[in-house]
Amino acid sequence: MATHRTRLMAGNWKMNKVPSEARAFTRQLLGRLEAAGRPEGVEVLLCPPFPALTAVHEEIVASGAGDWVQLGAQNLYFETHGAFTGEVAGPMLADAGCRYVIVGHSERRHLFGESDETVARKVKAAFSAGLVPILCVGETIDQRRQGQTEAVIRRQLEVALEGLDEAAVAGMVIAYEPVWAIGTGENATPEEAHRVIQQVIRQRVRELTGQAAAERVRIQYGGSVNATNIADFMALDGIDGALVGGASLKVDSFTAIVAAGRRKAA
Ligand SMILES: O=C[C@H](O)COP(=O)(O)O
Repeated sequence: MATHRTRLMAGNWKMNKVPSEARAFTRQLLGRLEAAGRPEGVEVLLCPPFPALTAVHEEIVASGAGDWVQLGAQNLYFETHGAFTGEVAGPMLADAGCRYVIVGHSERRHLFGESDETVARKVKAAFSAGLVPILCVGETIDQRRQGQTEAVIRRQLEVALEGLDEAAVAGMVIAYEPVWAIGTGENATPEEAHRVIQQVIRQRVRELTGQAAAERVRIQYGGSVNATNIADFMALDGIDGALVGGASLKVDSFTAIVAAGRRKAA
């Protein structure tokens, strides 16, 4: 039986596009998406860098696609305000128009030293601000070679989901992003991504939070997704969208990726 989870096709722009570029890009992208029409069962998410959030939000609001194209941020701090120079709080993001926030991306974990515990605090901060966290999990190449993929992901989930109730977990998004597949051009095979998503991540959510949350939580794949390989991932019912880096920076490739997210009728 086909699932009814809305697929989330998300573009993580990382540290790319100044605000003026972001505005022009969003206008062009939204024009293309609107012309093509909303694919069945798909929601789109744009995650620009902080300085471009307002410009992208204004373009989304001005377009006719504001009901299915959302704004997200790439990170947040877990405190709400105060003397934390350089940090950005959840309520600031919500006020800027964000609905989602990426938490625990591997670049945050590995380049900026975010621990599982920090990620867990950020997940809770996102919920407190009314944002939907997109929790990123995934193994490094060394962990994969040592057969630790499952243990690493189980631990990341255990820490990040601790203390969250069923409704919270059901409403969040998890992104499976094998670190070795990010920005490398070497994607996980769709079958392997599907296996980890269904048998490791969804199973761990089931153990930690229960069957209802496991059925409802949306789990994306991320890592060298492009306009060519996206169809193979989306052919697998358990993969609820994609978290896309490089290929989300071009109108043509991201438009094709969004279209590929369409849920086929049961
Ligand atoms: O957040 C996105 C992921 O890190 C994937 O990036 P990529 O599509 O450039 O491999």
